[in-house]
Amino acid sequence: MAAVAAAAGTFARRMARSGVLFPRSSPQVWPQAARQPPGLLPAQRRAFSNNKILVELDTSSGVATMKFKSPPVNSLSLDFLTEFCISLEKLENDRACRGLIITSAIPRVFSSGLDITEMCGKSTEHYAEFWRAVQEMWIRLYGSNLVTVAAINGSSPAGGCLIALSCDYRIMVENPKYVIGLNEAQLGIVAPFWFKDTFVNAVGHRAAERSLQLGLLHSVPEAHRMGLVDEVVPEEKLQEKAVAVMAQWLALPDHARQLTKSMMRKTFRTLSSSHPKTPSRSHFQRTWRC
Ligand SMILES: CCC/C=C/C(=O)SCCNC(=O)CCNC(=O)[C@H](O)C(C)(C)COP(=O)([O-])OP(=O)([O-])OC[C@H]1O[C@@H](n2cnc3c(N)ncnc32)[C@H](O)[C@@H]1OP(=O)([O-])[O-]
Repeated sequence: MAAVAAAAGTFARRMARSGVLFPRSSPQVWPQAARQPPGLLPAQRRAFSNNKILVELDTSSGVATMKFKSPPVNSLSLDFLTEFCISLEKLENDRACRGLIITSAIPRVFSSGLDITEMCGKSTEHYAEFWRAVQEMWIRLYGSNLVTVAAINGSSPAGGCLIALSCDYRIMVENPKYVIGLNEAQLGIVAPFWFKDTFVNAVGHRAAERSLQLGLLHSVPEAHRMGLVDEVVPEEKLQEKAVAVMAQWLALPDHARQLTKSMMRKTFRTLSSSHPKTPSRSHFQRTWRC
């Protein structure tokens, strides 16, 4: 847990540096319109936007939508990861929010995974900070109390796939050009064990072993067949489907669903207590030949 506290300290410093604005006019806790009798109030929307992520909360349904908007390919840079964690924490602390839909505002790409430029030609301290940010993103999302739905509207390799896998439900747009998977082995690197465990939890051991060893990026129908994504829809139906799935999950009492989720996601606790070592500078240099 000391490692988690250290990560929290680093996170606070990154937040301070990130320049993300918390509008003074916004209360810390948004109004609890979700508890109003349905139909009495018009739908209320609150939005906040950083440089790389846009968040909109519909306070009448309790559902937030997070859109990645970091061109060209929504790569997971340190700034992106920091904004992601800030946005998620803000929603977690908001009693009006019960569910989160994650999607992309960039055409054809959900997320290209970890930003390769963050792992090249930087200091050891930078690598450590970046790696902590990657772990923190996963710990927060995988362990989130919110219902999380990934609306995958583009390719989603490596770290992008991890984001989708960390959600409770994955819906992907049917498009022959889109791929998803943990392709680390193709890049000459090893997916960390918590990437692997999250993958195994979704698709089972045999499918994960083959896919990980070969570093496969799966087509959408293949990803659906193996259980990597739960549903496939045409692009124009994605939003509607995500909202419908969310409504189904939110129909349950929060406490029972949350406790069940936390019981199922034991790996989360394992990583929180063991906090695997940051890959060394030479590891990154060997991997990316920089
Ligand atoms: C350590 C262990 C765990 C590791 C986990 C990881 O996630 S490792 C990460 C594993 N990730 C992968 O293996 C994903 C590799 N990427 C892809 O497969 C494709 O880019 C795509 C399918 C995401 C989008 O295809 P598309 O045809 O729409 O786009 P495009 O291909 O033309 O690229 C446009 C621009 O984006 C740039 N750029 C791309 N990715 C990254 C990145 N991760 N970072 C930074 N930049 C990236 C690309 O260089 C190009 O820049 P340029 O030349 O314009 O200055």
